[in-house]
Amino acid sequence: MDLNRNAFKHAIAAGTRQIGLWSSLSSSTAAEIVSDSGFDWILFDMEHAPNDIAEIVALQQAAQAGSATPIVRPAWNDAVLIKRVLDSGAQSILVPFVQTPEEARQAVAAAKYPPEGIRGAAGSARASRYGRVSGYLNKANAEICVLVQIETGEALAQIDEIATVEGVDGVFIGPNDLSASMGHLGNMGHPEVQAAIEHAVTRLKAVGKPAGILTSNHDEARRYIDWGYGFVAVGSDVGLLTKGADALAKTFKTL
Ligand SMILES: O=C(O)C(=O)C[C@H](O)[C@@H](O)CO
Repeated sequence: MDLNRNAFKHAIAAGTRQIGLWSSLSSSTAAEIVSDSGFDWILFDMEHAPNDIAEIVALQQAAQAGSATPIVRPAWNDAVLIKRVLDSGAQSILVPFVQTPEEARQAVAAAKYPPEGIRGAAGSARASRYGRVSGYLNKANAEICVLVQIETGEALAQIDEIATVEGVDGVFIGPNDLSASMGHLGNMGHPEVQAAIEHAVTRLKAVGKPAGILTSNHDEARRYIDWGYGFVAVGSDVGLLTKGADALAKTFKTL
């Protein structure tokens, strides 16, 4: 059996825009539904959603037939968590709260087998189709995609150094936490935050590293794409459900 090609990794490296959906519902059925919507990627979140490894396995199984490449965000930049996420079959990870080049190096090391990293070798995890992918241990590193998340002003000040760490495939800006760290909690549209988000992508373009971001505001999403963000989550499964359900209830409750 062959190793899966990581379509997302190769697409961002080639500069092909990737439109994604953020998934926090922790529902395999919802994941199955939205993974067929035509998105390029779907982010399964372990940081702010009630997902542990068993849920992450089920979510990826549900999304397997769809068009969207799963990306998993472990709850923290932790080698054990990252190993478990990769063993679950994820080939792309978004590592939160990377503050320094050293932390970026730790994230990359956790995601790669030796000699490039320190990932522990499992003989028959889901990642290797339970041992059926021939030569998995020697091939896996090439298809792993490490995205690091910058979400504070301190990290932004070192964005060039973080982005150019060997093995970092892309940098994702976390607008919520970035705005909080800049003294504008919950106000991602604040001009200072927007300027920081624009500055970030300018720097990432300068060093040749793909940039990602998340927003459910369509105007913001278009602006971020215009600025050069290459992988953009344009909404979330929670947002789609709450907005749709609220609008439907309102339509009939006001009759
Ligand atoms: O800082 C951010 O923005 C993020 O990290 C995304 C958030 O965690 C959140 O919007 C996900 O529901």
